[in-house]
Amino acid sequence: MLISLIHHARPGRGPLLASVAAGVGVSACYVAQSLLLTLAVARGLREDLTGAVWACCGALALVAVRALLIWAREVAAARAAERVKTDLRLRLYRHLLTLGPAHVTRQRTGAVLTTLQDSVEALDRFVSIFLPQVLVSVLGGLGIVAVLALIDPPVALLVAVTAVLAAAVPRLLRHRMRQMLMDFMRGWRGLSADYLDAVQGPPALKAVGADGHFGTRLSRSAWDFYRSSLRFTQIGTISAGFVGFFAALGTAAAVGLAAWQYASGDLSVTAVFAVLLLSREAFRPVTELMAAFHAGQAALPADEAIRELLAAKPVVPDTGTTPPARTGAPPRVTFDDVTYTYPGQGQPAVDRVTITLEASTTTAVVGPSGAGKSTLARLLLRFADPDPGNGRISADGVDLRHMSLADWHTRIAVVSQEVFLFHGTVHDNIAFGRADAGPQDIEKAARAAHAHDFITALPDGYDTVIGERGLRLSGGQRQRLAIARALLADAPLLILDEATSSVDIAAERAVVDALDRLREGRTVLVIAHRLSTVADADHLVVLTDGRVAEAAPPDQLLAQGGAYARLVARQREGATR
Ligand SMILES: Nc1ncnc2c1ncn2[C@@H]1O[C@H](COP(=O)(O)OP(=O)(O)OP(=O)(O)O)[C@@H](O)[C@H]1O
Repeated sequence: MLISLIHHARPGRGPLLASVAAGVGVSACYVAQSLLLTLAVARGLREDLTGAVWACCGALALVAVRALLIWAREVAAARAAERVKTDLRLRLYRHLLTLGPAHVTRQRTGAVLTTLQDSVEALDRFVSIFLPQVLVSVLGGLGIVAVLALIDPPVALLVAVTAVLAAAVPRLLRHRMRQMLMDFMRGWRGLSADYLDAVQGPPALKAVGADGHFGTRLSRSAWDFYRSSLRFTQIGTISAGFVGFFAALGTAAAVGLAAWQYASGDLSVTAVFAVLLLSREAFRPVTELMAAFHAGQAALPADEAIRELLAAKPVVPDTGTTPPARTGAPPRVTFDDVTYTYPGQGQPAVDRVTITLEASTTTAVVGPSGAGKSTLARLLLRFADPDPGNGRISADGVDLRHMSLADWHTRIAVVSQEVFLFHGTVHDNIAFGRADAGPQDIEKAARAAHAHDFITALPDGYDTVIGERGLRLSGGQRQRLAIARALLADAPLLILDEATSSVDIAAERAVVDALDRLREGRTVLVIAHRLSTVADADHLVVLTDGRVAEAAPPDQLLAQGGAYARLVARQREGATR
């Protein structure tokens, strides 16, 4: 685990070495200061006042040098930590992208966020405090003992043994500490995830009267977290107490031994004074290491979470290299005998489905809730692949698995009624995914999506900040921005996912017009959760229990009086009741 942590720290090794060098310099200053003060005492005893004053001035000058070195050590350590965190965040983010949305769906979003934020932050203290401190403590400790050995070898031996004993205490308690830290971090991740659910869910929870129950659950996880953090703090205090005890015991024993040697005439008074100052300094590396030890321990569960995330395998392998058959042109997409089962589910969500989305036509998929409509869209987006050996999806004859994900995704745009707007300007939200688009391209897309007029009426027009923490837009306005975004992306294949809740939005003339314009000249798959919007589709597929019940143009299906006709009749009945 430590090796993996040191591996994470590699991008910061330059500034880390600088920080260690400065840290060793700080320790050297302490030793030199003690020696200069001893010299001052020796000169004073010989009534050499000038010599004593010079030695004191030297000790004072060292205080200034030490302050400079501490500053350099902190700056270098912070720089190292920043480099390490930036590198790690980038690696984690890139890896999350390759894992795709399926990973985040399986994990709790709050827990993934905690790994990205808190676990990476925990490495900050490991890199900036613990790692340099280990080297500084070992080098500094050895240096001080070596100087002590020149003055009084028995005292040096005594100090070395007690310092090693003091340093061993945290190591003896480390398994217990690690276990408590794991509990602490697990509790923290759970609490973060619960809070995220609580923040994102209140209206839905209130609607079913579940907010009270949720509040109890939240307070229970907060209480669990409090207890685990208390246990961790307690064990930290116990171990710090033991280190402090050994340090005090070591210093007292060293001074006692030196005093005894003085009494028996084996040591001068100046040497006793040097022992007094240096033996105290000899325990500084241990106590500093102890303080840093906590920072190092906190990184262990963080490292585990990071490694877990980095080790997660993508749900779909991105190994295809075949280029799309015809870039730019609307593709002909076929689902050939496709079966897909969600992990851990017994029944397939989509069962031996064969459908063709003819180029430049609109195919709508309808069916009762849970029939597998959204799953078809997910398979088309390659958020998942058909069960092995159970069918294939191809575009113009090329199996989607043979193309790279990036190639395939640039050919698809999705417009769903749950529009994702991030915190940023209207301009940036439309340009999302097309970084090279200029203001004219963006305005053209917005005009075609009937969004230009409402955008120019906003306080700062295209520069108005919207999305999370920004200006709130109506459902229809958000929808038109999504359409502008899709128009700008100009992908030849379009997935329209119509959520049940947005009847009013779909009824907005401007949205209907904009959608019609978007559909022109593209291959379109409409996931229709309602039937009212599918009458103008070229082709209609009725899914029930993951299977194709019937497929034909809508008029033909209505005339046949089959599953589709029954669905329409049922919906009409529902509307008149
Ligand atoms: N992430 C998932 N893990 C496990 N099972 C899932 C998952 N998502 C959907 N399912 C199951 O797969 C089946 C098909 O779901 P799907 O969302 O495709 O239906 P749908 O027709 O789009 O429904 P709706 O109209 O209600 O959105 C359902 O039985 C559903 O419970």
